[in-house]
Amino acid sequence: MITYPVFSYQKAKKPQRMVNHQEKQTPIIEVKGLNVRTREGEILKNINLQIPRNKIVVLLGPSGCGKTTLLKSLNRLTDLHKELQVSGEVLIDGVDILKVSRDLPIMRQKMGLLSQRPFPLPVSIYRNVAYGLKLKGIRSKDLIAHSVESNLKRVGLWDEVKNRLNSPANSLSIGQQQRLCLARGLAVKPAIILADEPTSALDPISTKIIENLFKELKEHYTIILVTHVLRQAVRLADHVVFMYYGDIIEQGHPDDILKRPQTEVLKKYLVDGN
Ligand SMILES: Nc1ncnc2c1ncn2[C@@H]1O[C@H](COP(=O)(O)OP(=O)(O)OP(=O)(O)O)[C@@H](O)[C@H]1O
Repeated sequence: MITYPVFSYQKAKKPQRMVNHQEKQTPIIEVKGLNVRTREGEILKNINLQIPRNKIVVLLGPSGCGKTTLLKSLNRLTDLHKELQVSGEVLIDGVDILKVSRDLPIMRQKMGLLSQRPFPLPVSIYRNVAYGLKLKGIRSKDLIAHSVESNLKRVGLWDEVKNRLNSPANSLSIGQQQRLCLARGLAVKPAIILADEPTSALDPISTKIIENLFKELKEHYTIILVTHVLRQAVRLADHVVFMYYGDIIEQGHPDDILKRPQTEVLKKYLVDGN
């Protein structure tokens, strides 16, 4: 479980690139021979994975199999854990994030992170969404106001909060806070959303809202979702990756992975869960 504040905002100077037709065919993320280990042993073992654009890719697997570690490796949150040794390649749009230094903030800005519990900043609803824009150096009050409104609308929160934009963000319900965090991330225009069990703290109605949002958002974003809820995987996944003890055991279309599993471990997982 990731417990860091959602979405890492960093100053970035370069504008977002337009994606041309050829780029749309190439995976947005390619993981090659990724190993993550501690002194005690391996957490991820020679992970090879291609993540297509504008799809929802679901990481499934029993507790402790390395899903969160894989997610953290994609935007180098693993740097925060000095005990982790990471090797291999994680190519984001062809650039190996494990090798960049000066451009790391720019690379990270391509990825928004939505964690299990919402972590709104201890400021108003408005300032939560405006925060990343200000960090990016945007000063125009009109631009910021427009972005706050459009991103709150995008996550279906505008009507619920438009009359209380200056209220503290933590006065919102947990489900609303999670949507606020999503709006805050979207405001800085990521290409990829990394979501680590983003509905596990939510009630069924808020869960449905987030799931429906993901279905809409994939038109513009690539979403990598960790979930323990098989029915959520069935509802959302375009591609399922099943992990077990740091390995990818099976991956593919949900109809194949979830309905016609090939390995005994996946068959058992689908019956027993963890
Ligand atoms: N910083 C760390 N130091 C040592 N061990 C770690 C570290 N981070 C993760 N691990 C270990 O790596 C393994 C995989 O952890 P990870 O959180 O990636 O699993 P997960 O599949 O996301 O689990 P869950 O579904 O329970 O959240 C676990 O055994 C965990 O204890």
